[in-house]
Amino acid sequence: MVNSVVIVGGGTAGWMTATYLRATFGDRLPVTLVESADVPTVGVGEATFSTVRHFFDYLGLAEHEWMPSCNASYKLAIRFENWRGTGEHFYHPFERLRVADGFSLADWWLKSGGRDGRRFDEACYVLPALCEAKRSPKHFDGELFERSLHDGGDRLRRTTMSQQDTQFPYAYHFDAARLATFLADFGTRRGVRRVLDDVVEVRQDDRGWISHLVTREHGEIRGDLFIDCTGFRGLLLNKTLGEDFVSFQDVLPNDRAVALRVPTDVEREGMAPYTTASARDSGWIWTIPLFGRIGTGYVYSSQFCSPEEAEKELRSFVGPRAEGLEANHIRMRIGRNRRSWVKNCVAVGLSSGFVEPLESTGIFFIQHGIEQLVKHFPGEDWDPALVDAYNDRVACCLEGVREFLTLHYRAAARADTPYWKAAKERALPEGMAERLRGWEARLPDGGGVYPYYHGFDPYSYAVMLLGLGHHPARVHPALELLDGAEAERQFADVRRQSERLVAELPAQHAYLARLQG
Ligand SMILES: Cc1cc2nc3c(=O)[nH]c(=O)nc-3n(C[C@H](O)[C@H](O)[C@H](O)COP(=O)(O)OP(=O)(O)OC[C@H]3O[C@@H](n4cnc5c(N)ncnc54)[C@H](O)[C@@H]3O)c2cc1C
Ligand SMILES: N[C@@H](Cc1c[nH]c2cc(Cl)ccc12)C(=O)O
Repeated sequence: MVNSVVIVGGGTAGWMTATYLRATFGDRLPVTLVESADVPTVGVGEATFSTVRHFFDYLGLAEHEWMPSCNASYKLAIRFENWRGTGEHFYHPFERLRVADGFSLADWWLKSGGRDGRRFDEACYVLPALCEAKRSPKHFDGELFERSLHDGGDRLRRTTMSQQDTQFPYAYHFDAARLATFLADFGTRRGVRRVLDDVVEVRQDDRGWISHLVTREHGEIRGDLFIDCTGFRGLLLNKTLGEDFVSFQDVLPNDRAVALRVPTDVEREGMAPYTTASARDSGWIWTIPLFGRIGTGYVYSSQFCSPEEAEKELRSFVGPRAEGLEANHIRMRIGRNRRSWVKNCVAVGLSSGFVEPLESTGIFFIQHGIEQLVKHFPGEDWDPALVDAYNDRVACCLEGVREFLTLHYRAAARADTPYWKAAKERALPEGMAERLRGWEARLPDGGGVYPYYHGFDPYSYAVMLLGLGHHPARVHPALELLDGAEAERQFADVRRQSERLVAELPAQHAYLARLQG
């Protein structure tokens, strides 16, 4: 039996893991978390997947209980700016494509040759209109904008992400440091033992398994299962157990970021309910609106841009408000461990693997890692079949996302700087070239994408192909033989629904101001 768990690291990964394990096993499994008062957390990681609500749901937390403390806001989409050409944008929304006569509205949009100049995302989806109008996805009474999309609300269900088969229409932005503080408080009140100290040594037994940690002031800490949440350092898995790290840098070259925290006046400026990813000469800039400030950062490749140039670029993007703000420069380790679980040590979070934050997957990987850990939880014999299955799932999840992100650069019509030119010539992950050829003939729908669970549905691929300008050159032949009346009805429905919702829903800042109380 695993009788105790010891987590090293008190960032988002450490505290999400500690609280999730307590919520799952309660007092039957003691959890200790050791975090350093001196080694800082990475300090970023503010945009999420819609499925993160299963995590809060699992902990029994409703939005009003955690969102105000974390300055959280809603995210209905990612807005991509300038990836196709200067001044162009489109949204990747948390909304599946509607279907008419067996074909998605995106196929029908291609057939119509662009529907009188309406972008595909405006024509096929409701959420882009709510984004442009800066609307909240909920009415003041807390009711979700579309009842039919509401899959159970705040009722506790304890489903995991990979078991969800609907698309929930929004995710969250939050302040990462505040979330860690909130979860630390929540966790310690529910029995997580918190040790504020530095781990100075990790000791192994004769088999090479971790026996205990040595801390600066609290002596030895023993446990059965050790979770490495030490961030890019990988103190337990890489430094102690020597597990190899497989770099993704050959296909995803962005290896640095510089971030700023910009105060805002939400009442005067309003709040966009989306993350923005703006393409720049050697990378892209994120803009994440929180309640009271904006988190922003330039993600770039050190092959093409120096940290000084990147900071200058970011400051000029932000404008006068950037003056006097301190920049946080970050080196990113892009890739995954060959295995995230070795012997009695499991790495979760940045210590397990990471790809650049373009589709906000960092916290998703954490949640996936801990959900799968519970599903593969070891017994007395530490069955290698469970460990192998866990490692396969984690590896496939990261590799699927690697492919989805590679698509962003390969499909982007932009090729005007050395950085964007090189993106068109770089190697592709195995199997992707063939899939890409398939998408040149027809948009992905039920299948045709990376085949293992990695969080993204085929519709996300279709959105990126259309938005970035890499869609099939000809209309699907079957559509020439179909009556388009049903598709017309659906396009009209999207338009009517968008107009009605923009008129009915409150502004996001007004909704959140009430939630703040
Ligand atoms: C530029 C950038 C942008 C990102 N944006 C997003 C985003 O928008 N959305 C998203 O989902 N994810 C994002 N991420 C990922 C996200 O930041 C991380 O997944 C998340 O913060 C988890 O970090 P962590 O807890 O693994 O590591 P860290 O935050 O680095 O925490 C490491 C912890 O280990 C402790 N520690 C280290 N060594 C020791 C020691 N010897 N003894 C004791 N304690 C120790 C530290 O004190 C700290 O508490 C982004 C990442 C980067 C780099
Ligand atoms: N199924 C995941 C992934 C996802 C689906 N659509 C989007 C849109 C954006 Cl902007 C990010 C992520 C996603 C989820 O529901 O979050």
